[in-house]
Amino acid sequence: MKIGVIGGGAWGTALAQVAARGGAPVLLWAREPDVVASINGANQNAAFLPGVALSPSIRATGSLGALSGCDALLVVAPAQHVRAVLAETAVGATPLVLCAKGIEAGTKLLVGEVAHQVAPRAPIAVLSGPTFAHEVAAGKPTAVTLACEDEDLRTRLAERLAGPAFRLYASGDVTGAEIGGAVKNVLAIACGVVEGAGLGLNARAALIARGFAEMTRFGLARGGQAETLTGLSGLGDLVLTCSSTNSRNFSLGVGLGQGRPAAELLGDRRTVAEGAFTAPVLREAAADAGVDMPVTAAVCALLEGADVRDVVEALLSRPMKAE
Ligand SMILES: NC(=O)c1ccc[n+]([C@@H]2O[C@H](COP(=O)([O-])OP(=O)(O)OC[C@H]3O[C@@H](n4cnc5c(N)ncnc54)[C@H](O)[C@@H]3O)[C@@H](O)[C@H]2O)c1
Ligand SMILES: O=P(O)(O)OC[C@H](O)CO
Repeated sequence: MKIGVIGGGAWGTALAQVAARGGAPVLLWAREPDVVASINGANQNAAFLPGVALSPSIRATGSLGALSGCDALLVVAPAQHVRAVLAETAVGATPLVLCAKGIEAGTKLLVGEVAHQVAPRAPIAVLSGPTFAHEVAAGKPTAVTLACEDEDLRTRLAERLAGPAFRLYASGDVTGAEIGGAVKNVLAIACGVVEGAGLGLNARAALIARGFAEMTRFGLARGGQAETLTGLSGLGDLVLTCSSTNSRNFSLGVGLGQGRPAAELLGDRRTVAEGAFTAPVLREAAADAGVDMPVTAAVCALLEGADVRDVVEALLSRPMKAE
């Protein structure tokens, strides 16, 4: 199974390295010419995954058309750009493994729903879980959810992608796997705010637990399964991303908690903090589904410029309720 990767950011590059184990050929599409040149010329991605010696069997291209000979495509462009890149790719019936974590602004669609609109004949799988790209690229032990309704395809993908330090757990719940990854990014911003504002570890633990309650309410309302939400792609990723400044979303929250404006924190960054884009559309999608998501609403308010103290006070002064 020849693997193509759409997206030459940190995660696309780390996944290309996973797929290139044993010298298997991998073709990676990157948007930036300097990334293509760096991978093909020096076997590294100096812009997005510096310091990692990439397998020489990874070749990069700036042409989405060049991916047409691949047997499966890992889709690792940021969620807001998946529609555009897939529209330019001759996907046909090639299986798509979705690795981006987010909800599309405007349509309120999960990435898998977007992919289905653009490439209706392509079978869909989702690969998601607690995965800092640099750790995966370094071969550190990592476990993820691989969700796909087609059991045969799931098995073939798992056999192709799994490795001694990259463990895949099978699921048939594509929606649940997607929702965990999308929602945890928003909650990670909230946990970063707690850190940046010096609110303490009790508050962070409370946010993780109450945030997980939000994720579960929303996930169940959208048709996800509880066991997926408590698994690697939900709770597992939430715990990782809510506890480390290695997370871009958590780091964004730290800045917000320190009182820095969102525009300044998001301006001219080359890397993506998906939660900033997912938060407002998640708030809308939650309202549509009649789901209460106060932590998400608080993150939205902070991104829109509200004062940290006001937002925290509003969260804490909500009426008491049953857990
Ligand atoms: N980095 C990680 O550790 C990690 C782990 C798991 C999942 N993810 C997810 O993978 C996805 C990609 O993140 P990343 O960390 O690889 O990216 P990154 O932050 O390293 O790099 C940004 C990426 O965005 C791309 N990009 C910017 N504008 C674009 C446009 N208009 N069209 C297409 N692409 C554009 C860039 O080419 C680059 O590949 C995100 O959804 C992220 O949540 C990341
Ligand atoms: O750096 P973040 O916050 O985008 O998190 C990266 C991964 O999603 C962690 O699983």
